[in-house]
Amino acid sequence: MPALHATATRVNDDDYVLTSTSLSPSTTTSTTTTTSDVDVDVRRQRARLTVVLAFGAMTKIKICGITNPEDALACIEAGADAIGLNLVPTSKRYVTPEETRVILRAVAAAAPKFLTVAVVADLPLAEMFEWQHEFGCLQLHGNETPQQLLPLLPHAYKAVRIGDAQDVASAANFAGEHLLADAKVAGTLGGTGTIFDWTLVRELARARKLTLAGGLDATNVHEAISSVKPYAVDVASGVELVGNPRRKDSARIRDFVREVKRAS
Ligand SMILES: O=C(O)c1ccccc1N[C@@H]1O[C@H](COP(=O)(O)O)[C@@H](O)[C@H]1O
Repeated sequence: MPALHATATRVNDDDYVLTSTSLSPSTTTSTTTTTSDVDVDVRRQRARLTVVLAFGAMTKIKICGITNPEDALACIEAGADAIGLNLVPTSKRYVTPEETRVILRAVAAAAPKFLTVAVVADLPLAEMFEWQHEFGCLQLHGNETPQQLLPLLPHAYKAVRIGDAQDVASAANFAGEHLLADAKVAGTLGGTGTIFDWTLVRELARARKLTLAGGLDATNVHEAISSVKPYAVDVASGVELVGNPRRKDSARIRDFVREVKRAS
């Protein structure tokens, strides 16, 4: 029987579509296979594959702090689901509006439906609306209130800093389907490469589409996913070239993606 090689592509947050199939000769010799036999086999295998994909959705991957088109394309190539660009001026990973548009254009040309996220902190509402037109989604990583998030829904979510159970309780005040949980580190907004006590957000991950962030890398993401079972994982410093927060390491990105797949 011929083997079916299929490629499945995510078309939105939850759905997959079979985008290409090809047939290769079987290792067992079968000279009597007819075209209609092949068609039937292909249809059966496609049906099975669709079922597997529908029930085996993987933890989604967002790679954050992208500062240039090359790193953006490396993320897409490695199988990430989204990238984040940091529009917080105090960040080591800050990108100017001009740099931002160069990166967004490169992504749109390579993968028009790929999700891009703007990481912002304490911007006026009008500016957040402007960025929402250019990105797929906003990540509010400052000290925004639950009320400030409301007019931006559904294409925005709050990043909450988790240090204790009280922080988890406060997170519930933010509306919307999604939340991101990052480590709470005094005097910083995020991107610190610090992990937090994952057991604190296990319940939250049952109630919301939770993106787990904070100090993740290829060495700990498997354990993090097993512990929290989040909707998505997010990494900035854990896939960078050591000592250079403005460049990603494509080997570290690939290792990270492989470990997420192994855990999912
Ligand atoms: O990356 C930054 O410099 C940053 C600055 C201000 C707010 C958020 C920031 N990064 C976000 O922090 C988390 C975790 O990053 P890391 O993996 O621990 O380095 C991630 O969501 C980044 O988007």
